[in-house]
Amino acid sequence: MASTTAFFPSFRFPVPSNAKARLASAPRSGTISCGFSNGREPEEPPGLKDVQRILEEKRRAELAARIASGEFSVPQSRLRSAFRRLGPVGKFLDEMLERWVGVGDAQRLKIPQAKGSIGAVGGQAFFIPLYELFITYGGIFRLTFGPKSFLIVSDPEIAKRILRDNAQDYSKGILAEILEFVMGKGLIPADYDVWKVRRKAIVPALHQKYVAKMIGLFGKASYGLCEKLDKAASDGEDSEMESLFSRMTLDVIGKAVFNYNFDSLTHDNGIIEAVYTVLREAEMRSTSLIPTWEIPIWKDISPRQKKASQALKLVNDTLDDLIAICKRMVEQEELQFHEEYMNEQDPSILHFLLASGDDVSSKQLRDDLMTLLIAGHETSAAVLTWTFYLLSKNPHVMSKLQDEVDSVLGDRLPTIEDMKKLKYTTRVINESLRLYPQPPVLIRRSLDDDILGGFPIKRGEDIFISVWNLHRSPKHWTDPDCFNPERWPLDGPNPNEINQNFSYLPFGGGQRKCVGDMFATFETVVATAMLVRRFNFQMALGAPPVEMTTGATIHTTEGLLMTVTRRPQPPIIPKLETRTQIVNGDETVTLQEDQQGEVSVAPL
Ligand code: HEM
Repeated sequence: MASTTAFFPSFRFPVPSNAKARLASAPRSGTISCGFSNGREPEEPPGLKDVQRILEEKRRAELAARIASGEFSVPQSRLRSAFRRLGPVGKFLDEMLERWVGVGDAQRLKIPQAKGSIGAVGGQAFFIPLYELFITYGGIFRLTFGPKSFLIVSDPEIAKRILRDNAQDYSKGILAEILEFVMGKGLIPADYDVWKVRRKAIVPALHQKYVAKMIGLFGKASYGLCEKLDKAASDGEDSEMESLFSRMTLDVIGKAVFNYNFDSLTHDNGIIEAVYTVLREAEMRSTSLIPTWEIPIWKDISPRQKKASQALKLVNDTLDDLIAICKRMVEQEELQFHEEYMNEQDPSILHFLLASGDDVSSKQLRDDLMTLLIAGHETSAAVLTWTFYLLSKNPHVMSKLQDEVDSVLGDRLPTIEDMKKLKYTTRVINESLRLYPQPPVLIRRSLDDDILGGFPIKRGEDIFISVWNLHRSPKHWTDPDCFNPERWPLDGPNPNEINQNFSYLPFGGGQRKCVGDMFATFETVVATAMLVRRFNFQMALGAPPVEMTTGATIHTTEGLLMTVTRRPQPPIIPKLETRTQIVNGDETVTLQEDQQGEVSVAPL
């Protein structure tokens, strides 16, 4: 494995420790509420904000003075200064010199530097100090600690250049090195040559008919969660929503990618534990300062390492078995392969890939499946976790959301047609993804020299594009920290990186953009709609404060403990007692039909 540098290192910076940014920087707790709250978290004392404002103003004034003093500028060469004094002729000579030696305006500037020393930040999510530094140093700055330096990018134009316009000159760098043990050459870490072939093979598998079919799967998985919550409500128990969302999305992605029913909402077994062990190991490696997993002897004696290796072996063996089973199914079936090919019994991505005759080694296929499993699991779980946190803090949004869901869905399971009608629900997800992007930073390494934001950068630079900063930049958003789904008009287009000009990157952008964006949007919309239709959600009394920590996605430090209560049922149109049990895979749901022929899920 190449580099041993942790990619989310801890660090301290020369900024006042509690100096929140001018426009209220991201708080350490996840509290994002704009005047509305269910009042279950202590407020800050009134004087504190003033102190922070004064400190912040002082810091900005000092910085302005340092910039004015030329601290961030490299002196021009004497020759070029002389040319500049010669008017138009000098300008011509200057340009000639520039072309000849390749020295542009850019190279006269030095990227602002933030120096830090490696040290613990007491559990603080690493992207929070990056926000403070962004407010101080701007859309691109160099963060140096010890021998290592990173470029931190928080500017939409620069992000656009790296992700889209000059994407071929950037690789996944440290991310690929750290994830290699689990994803191998899967789509996320893959270098350009492998990526190009695999992306072409995988993207067609997520065709419209497949995604429409998945809506049923999302509905059933969400229904499973409703059953769990209903039981907790009956028993008067609070529910830890983060782990429940994680289990629900694991069940979804297992079926969707390789037709495996983890059934983790109702069971705990070896394979589920193994998946979580592997995920945690990947996250630990991505946040660890010392890469103990690379030390030869330690690797063999450390109990954690041994456990991780065994877990990975179990997951890999299971994937190999699933690939073998699926191969046999494909050999026996008579379906002709075509663009929107889908096996109704097994609509999984694996089945599509094998039926397509994709000529790929089993190892590559396993890497792809593992990548899809990881990419599509924790991301969706994190989106749901933070959405429900935000909803609990913003009851006015919750009640508007519930009104929409009541009127569009009633008691039905959502269908693909409902996705267009659940407009406000979609805006809630869009806005949740703005405030809590998953992942909060995108990682790249330059493969060639380039100019970013007017600054020259060298080949081999490690770069963090802070989506967190982009999504909360006071330059681009009104009340950036405010949870306000109304900022996206219902009759407007779905916000994405193109129509927001790279200020909004919930699914990345350019050629490495997420392949599961539609899948994930529908999954989170369906789950949100089905849950708020049936329940109200409040932070539990005595719940631990909701603070952020990070691995690949933003987690809470101590879970999201909520009191979930049943909503009173709206008036029910008399039902014809036609009850049908439908079985899909291992899941059974009872449906009923009313006099208008509308099919709905039978009450829990
Ligand atoms: C709400 C949930 C999701 C979010 C927020 C999300 C976000 C992202 C982002 C930001 C990227 C770009 C990473 C980069 O440029 O470095 C990405 C890539 C990717 N995502 Fe997602 N994702 C989600 C769900 C899914 C799902 C459900 C799948 C699969 C079914 C998936 C599969 C992938 C893959 C394979 C890539 C790599 C694409 C490439 O490099 O060509 N994601 N995702």
